[in-house]
Amino acid sequence: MDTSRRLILIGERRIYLHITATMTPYKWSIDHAESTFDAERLLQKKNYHTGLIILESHSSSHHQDIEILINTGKTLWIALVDKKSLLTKDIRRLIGQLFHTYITFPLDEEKANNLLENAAEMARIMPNDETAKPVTTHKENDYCMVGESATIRRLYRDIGKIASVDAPVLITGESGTGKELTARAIHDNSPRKKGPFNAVNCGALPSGLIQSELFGHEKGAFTGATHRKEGIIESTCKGTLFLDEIGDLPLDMQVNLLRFLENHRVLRVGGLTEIPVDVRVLAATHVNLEKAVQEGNFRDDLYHRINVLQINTPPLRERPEDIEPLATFFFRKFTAEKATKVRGFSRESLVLMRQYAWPGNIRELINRVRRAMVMCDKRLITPDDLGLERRQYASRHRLTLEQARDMAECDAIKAALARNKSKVIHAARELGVSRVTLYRLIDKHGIDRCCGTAADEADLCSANIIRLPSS
Ligand SMILES: Nc1ncnc2c1ncn2[C@@H]1O[C@H](COP(=O)(O)OP(=O)(O)OP(=O)(O)O)[C@@H](O)[C@H]1O
Repeated sequence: MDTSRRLILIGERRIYLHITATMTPYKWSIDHAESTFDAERLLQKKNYHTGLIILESHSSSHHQDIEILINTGKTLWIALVDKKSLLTKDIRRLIGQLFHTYITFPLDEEKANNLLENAAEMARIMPNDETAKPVTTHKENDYCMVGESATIRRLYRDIGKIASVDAPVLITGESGTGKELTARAIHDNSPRKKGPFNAVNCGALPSGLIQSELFGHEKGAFTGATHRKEGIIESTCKGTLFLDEIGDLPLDMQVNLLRFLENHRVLRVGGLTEIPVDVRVLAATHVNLEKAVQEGNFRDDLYHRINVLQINTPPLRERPEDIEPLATFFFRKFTAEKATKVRGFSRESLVLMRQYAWPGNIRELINRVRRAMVMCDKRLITPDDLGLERRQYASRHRLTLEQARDMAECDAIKAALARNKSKVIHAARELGVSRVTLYRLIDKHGIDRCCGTAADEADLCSANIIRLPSS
């Protein structure tokens, strides 16, 4: 059995001379590659426990080559960087996502040796996906609101204001935009935060039981009422009741709810006396309640009662700046639940996620990230893992002019790279831009330079728009 630790060194040979001179020869089998291109060939032939690679801060194309090179396999990578480079965002992102650890110049040989030993041992004991065991969920993350855009900061500000006022609130917004989470945030920041928070989906309550579910019943009130039961409103005393999809409440139940909102008393089914209950009501809807009022499906007086304060949860497509923080948040959350070797998202995935319209909003994003973490067999999640692809999408989906321009630019660059076998200098000449500009655009669109050579050029030229599979 081969007991030696296999190490690959990438970059100028002289930089490694001192480290390799101090390594125990029978413990280590070492290969050296001058460039990522040479390294690729070595990695195709052999598995290495550990790899050392020099990270330079100035070249985004170099970073992309590294990303592509080390995004697969079980090798644990150690980055060699100078201290100044550690201040750059791109280098920190690369190290965080792809590397086991890093060493700074000037090299401390003893430290480097220790890190290499440790990484090689870690690589040996790393679990395969089949043996990965779930670990505990972080409960406190369950109700955390994530987002940094100006739009979501406005929402935080409105929540803060609304939380301190004890009046009903109508929360509007598309499905999956965080209406229930907003209701929880209002409760958690209100003077009622020590009381219960109960959520009821009005559309999911069985019609024959709504009255008793909300208001409770006395023993013998109807067949099967073998004992007295408190309703949800009563059990929320001193807390907050969240009525989700209030537009689905039947008209007769709307009368009873209106009465409760006016006098803060409930009458149990079969009961004779009304019971005072101190509850704040928050309601949510994804349908247009004004229209429902006009069509006679929702009571005008109840609409005005619950619409004292209004708050809107914006769709994800209106705050693309939040997509990466949200995706990263859920990625970390799922990583904490289940061991995984996936380290993060590829640049192309992040670009595509920003361009995608997210009709199912944050719920859809959560599902796609969860699915991608299961499907991904590399270190970085690809658009394919997320079920997002650049293809004929424009014909079926509305695009802004800016999006359409972006797509066309991306298409042209990919096609030029494909025609020029990934040679940036030639592609730049053909496109009539400088090499620096082309590197910037490759970075902006998250284009994988190698895909130009691998993919079918006609396909690349056809249309580079995101396609959502029919799932
Ligand atoms: N800003 C946010 N940060 C983190 N997670 C969020 C955020 N907004 C929503 N979520 C998560 O997205 C999912 C959907 O949110 P929620 O159920 O609150 O949406 P909703 O608008 O009430 O949906 P529906 O109308 O379908 O009931 C939940 O898992 C929620 O925790």
